[in-house]
Amino acid sequence: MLEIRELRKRYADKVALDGVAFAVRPGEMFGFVGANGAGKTTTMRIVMGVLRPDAGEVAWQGRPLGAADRRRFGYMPEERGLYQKMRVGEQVEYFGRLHGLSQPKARRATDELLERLSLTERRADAVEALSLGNQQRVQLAVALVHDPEVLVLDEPFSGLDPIAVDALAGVLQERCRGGVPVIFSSHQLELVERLCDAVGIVSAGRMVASGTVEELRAAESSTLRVVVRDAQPGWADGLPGRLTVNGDRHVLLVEAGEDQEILHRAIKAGHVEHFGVEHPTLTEIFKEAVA
Ligand SMILES: Nc1ncnc2c1ncn2[C@@H]1O[C@H](COP(=O)(O)OP(=O)(O)OP(=O)(O)O)[C@@H](O)[C@H]1O
Repeated sequence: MLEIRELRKRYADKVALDGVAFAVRPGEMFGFVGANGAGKTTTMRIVMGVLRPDAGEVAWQGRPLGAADRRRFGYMPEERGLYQKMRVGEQVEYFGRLHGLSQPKARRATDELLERLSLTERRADAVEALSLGNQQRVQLAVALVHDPEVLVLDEPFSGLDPIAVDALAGVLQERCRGGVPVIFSSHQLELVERLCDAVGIVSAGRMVASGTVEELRAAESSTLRVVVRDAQPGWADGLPGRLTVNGDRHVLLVEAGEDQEILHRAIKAGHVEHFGVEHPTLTEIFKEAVA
């Protein structure tokens, strides 16, 4: 398990982290979300040893994380870090060698990853000749080439087209299923909701929520949405919630709870087109948490 324990960090008099803490289990995909400047990159840099915290620590398998552990981690930094003039294949292999792979192993892992990320045909091209999305795929290959024990990815999906998002998501899910804890930051909350087992929301350097999407939802109230066509006027008088009339459709939104009474009234009033509980999306949970 990767544990981020009460991290604190200041840049001069600016408090960037004020007690950030969460844990990522083996085989768990953890989405790290927060507004611009909330502290995600700072946290990930501390995990990877690029920055030192003022207080707190990061532990892996119950022990404080050291340089040797970090060499077995895969990292996609926010500032990216590819050699622009180097060819794609050579570059991925080179990073594999840096992480201690033998030449044949680095070659094999590079071949597999380039194939998986649809980059085989670009193998001999210099990185600078690739589109940004393809450069990002190379960056992911570099993060994965040594078969890392843990993956730490700073906004790996930003700027990718939907096909590339799916390709990258598939590779990450595979690693995750193999027992690797994966942590990634993103502003694409629908994607985080779709992919992640757990989510942490950071706001101004503090964790304001963390847990599975289901747990975060359970802390919020759900909304019952009732749509009645050709309803008699006044049918919802005295009921809680908010009624809007849209042509011949009456739409009642109410905090879920007294559902049966409302259902009876709706059936008596007209033709019930829709009656269902709507759970808050991660975007709604996020807005509420950072408000
Ligand atoms: N090198 C630095 N010097 C001074 N302040 C910094 C530095 N790096 C980050 N900060 C500040 O620390 C806070 C946290 O920044 P950080 O980059 O960790 O946020 P983030 O959540 O990754 O943001 P984004 O979503 O915009 O990438 C911000 O207020 C930022 O301005």
